[in-house]
Amino acid sequence: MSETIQPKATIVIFGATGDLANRKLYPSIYRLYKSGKLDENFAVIGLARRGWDNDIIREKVEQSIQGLTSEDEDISEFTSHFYYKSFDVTSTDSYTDLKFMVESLEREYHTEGNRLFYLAMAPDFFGTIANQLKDHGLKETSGWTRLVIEKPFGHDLPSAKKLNKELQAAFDENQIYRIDHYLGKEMVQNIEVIRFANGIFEHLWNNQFINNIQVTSSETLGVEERAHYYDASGATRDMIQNHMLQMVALLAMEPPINLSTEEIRSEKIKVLRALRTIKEEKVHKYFVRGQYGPGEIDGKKVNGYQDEAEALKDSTTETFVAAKLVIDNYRWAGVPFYIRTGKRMKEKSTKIVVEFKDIPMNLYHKKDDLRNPNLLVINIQPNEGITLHLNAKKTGNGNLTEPIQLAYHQDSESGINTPEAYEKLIYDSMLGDATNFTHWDEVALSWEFVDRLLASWANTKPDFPNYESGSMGPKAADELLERNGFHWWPE
Ligand SMILES: NC(=O)C1=CN([C@@H]2O[C@H](COP(=O)(O)OP(=O)(O)OC[C@H]3O[C@@H](n4cnc5c(N)ncnc54)[C@H](OP(=O)(O)O)[C@@H]3O)[C@@H](O)[C@H]2O)C=CC1
Ligand SMILES: O=C1O[C@H](COP(=O)(O)O)[C@@H](O)[C@H](O)[C@H]1O
Repeated sequence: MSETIQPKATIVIFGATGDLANRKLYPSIYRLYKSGKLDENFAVIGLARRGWDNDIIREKVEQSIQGLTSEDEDISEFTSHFYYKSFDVTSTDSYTDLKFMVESLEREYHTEGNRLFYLAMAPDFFGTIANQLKDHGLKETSGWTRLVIEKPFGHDLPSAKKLNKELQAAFDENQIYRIDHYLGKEMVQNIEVIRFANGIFEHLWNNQFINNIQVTSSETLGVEERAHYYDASGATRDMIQNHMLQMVALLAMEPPINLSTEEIRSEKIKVLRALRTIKEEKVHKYFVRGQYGPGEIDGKKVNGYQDEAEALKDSTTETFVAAKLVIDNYRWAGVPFYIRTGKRMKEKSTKIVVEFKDIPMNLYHKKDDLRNPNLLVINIQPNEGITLHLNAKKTGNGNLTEPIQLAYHQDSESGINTPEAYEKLIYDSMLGDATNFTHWDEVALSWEFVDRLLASWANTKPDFPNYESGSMGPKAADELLERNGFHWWPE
């Protein structure tokens, strides 16, 4: 059995009073601690403007992990590692005090000078924080220094370039960890293993044997409290530019020569470079945008997007996107990659369906048979696992066939809860493994692709709303596949 590595570090969270810290970061740090991946040699410094102190942050952390602890568990030992400093990131004075605090906790917790700066704040502050950290000597340490950056990484290619320039003026590329939390999901990480550790899939993973690949990430939630951010972003920037294109890159890339961060990234980058640019006059044939109207989800009536907040009246922001992506390379010529994502859809689910071609002459294909193409379904969430759809003989006399499924569920096999994406990514960043973080070149290529799409959409006013809450999106998203004789495989 391999020994668990227990990294030592001071974790500095900018935005410690915010939603992300509370819902994702504190529970993930706790899970790392409980699973033995963090030992005693760590300290967490929470920073934000609010007038909290050490007692308050410890109380907040305790509340945020409540669902993970047992009733009689004493978690004070865990929460005692948390410290708070009221801090305005725009004030240069604060950083001098921060340096002093970091150095003092490093001595107390023997963290060997390792520092992880986690920016869980609005991206407008990223450049300022990076520069101040550098200018105030917070990078000067005997250990390692890493900067973890939340999404969105810019609003378009020019703003992303500007942000990247600011970051790279202060940190080296190998110190910057750009989070895409989908890359921390167990089954997204499993895509490479399914492909490259199984001959039966990888030998067939090309245009000779695959008809099309479908990636769906549907949500039942609406914009919730994030109307301000979301309305300026929309589904294209919020989901397509990052999570969806990252999954496509993993599905379409060539086998890397080894599993190093550089080799995997280099293969993903080639896929993004091979994405076909669609001319403006043809955009409607390849892309569908939508916005939800009122409807019903889980038996409850819900508002349409434009009624969610006063500021959203008459909004033309898309809450749904479906696309037919074309990858112009030898392996994928002729195989469409269909992707769709949206808010207020029928169910919360992320799933990949690989549809294989039929055999040349199917002896069993009779009119009354229930026969389906072979499908490989990768369930990213919920019910993580894979299902292989095959055809088998129907029990009894005759040669009738019926579809059957071979299913594997991650949790029933491993018997443990699947680690949270953030838990894995925080751990990876502490270990210095950047494989599941996005490299600048990937970010830039993805922005280039979506910027072109958004520019052409900007020239026409959409007829919104065009799908009902609780549905699977606009009808045009179905027609996108029907034109090629395909359909979305059921939710
Ligand atoms: N929440 C989520 O589920 C997700 C969030 N993200 C990204 O994570 C980042 C944080 O999001 P989220 O937590 O939701 O945002 P919140 O608005 O909930 O939190 C923002 C944090 O920044 C702090 N802050 C704001 N201004 C300053 C300042 N001048 N100096 C110091 N602290 C400041 C706030 O604290 P205070 O007011 O006390 O200063 C607060 O702690 C964003 O980039 C977001 O896009 C990405 C994916 C999912
Ligand atoms: O990054 C984001 O992702 C979430 C969906 O993430 P999931 O892990 O729940 O599938 C999405 O709701 C949010 O709008 C977006 O910013």
